[in-house]
Amino acid sequence: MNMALQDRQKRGFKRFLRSFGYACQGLKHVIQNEQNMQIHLFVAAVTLMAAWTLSFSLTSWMILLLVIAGMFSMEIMNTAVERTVDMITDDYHPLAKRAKDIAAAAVFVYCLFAAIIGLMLFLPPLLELWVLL
Ligand SMILES: Nc1ncnc2c1ncn2[C@@H]1O[C@H](COP(=O)(O)OP(=O)(O)OP(=O)(O)O)[C@@H](O)[C@H]1O
Repeated sequence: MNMALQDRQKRGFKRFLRSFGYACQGLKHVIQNEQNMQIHLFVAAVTLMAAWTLSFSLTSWMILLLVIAGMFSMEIMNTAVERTVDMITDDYHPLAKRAKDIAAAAVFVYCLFAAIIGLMLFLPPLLELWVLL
């Protein structure tokens, strides 16, 4: 029996730790290889610093963190779809294109709404600051 199948039959904390390790490997791969993920990381860092400077309320922090986490998860799942399609075919295939484009569309839709929520979160405190200056 191969290692992966043996692993699947194990239970308990050790298995949990191993799964955590695999998830970290996946995360490392996406961060190192996907330019979009690096852009998301940069935007997230800037937004978090801005939220800190503007003294966001607890509710605003929770919404912001949820949106950022969703954005990262979307990009990670998109990469998983891309890699799966690449494994199935190296050649041009209309269905491969369809699958990748639809996965990319999921990220795009999320990004669009994340930007709207971002404006709703940041505009009021920014306007308040502007009035005070
Ligand atoms: N095997 C394939 N067959 C048909 N179309 C493909 C295939 N692989 C990618 N495409 C399409 O080519 C276009 C450009 O894809 P591109 O190679 O730039 O990115 P990707 O493979 O989707 O992602 P990444 O560059 O992050 O690996 C997209 O519309 C994608 O759907």
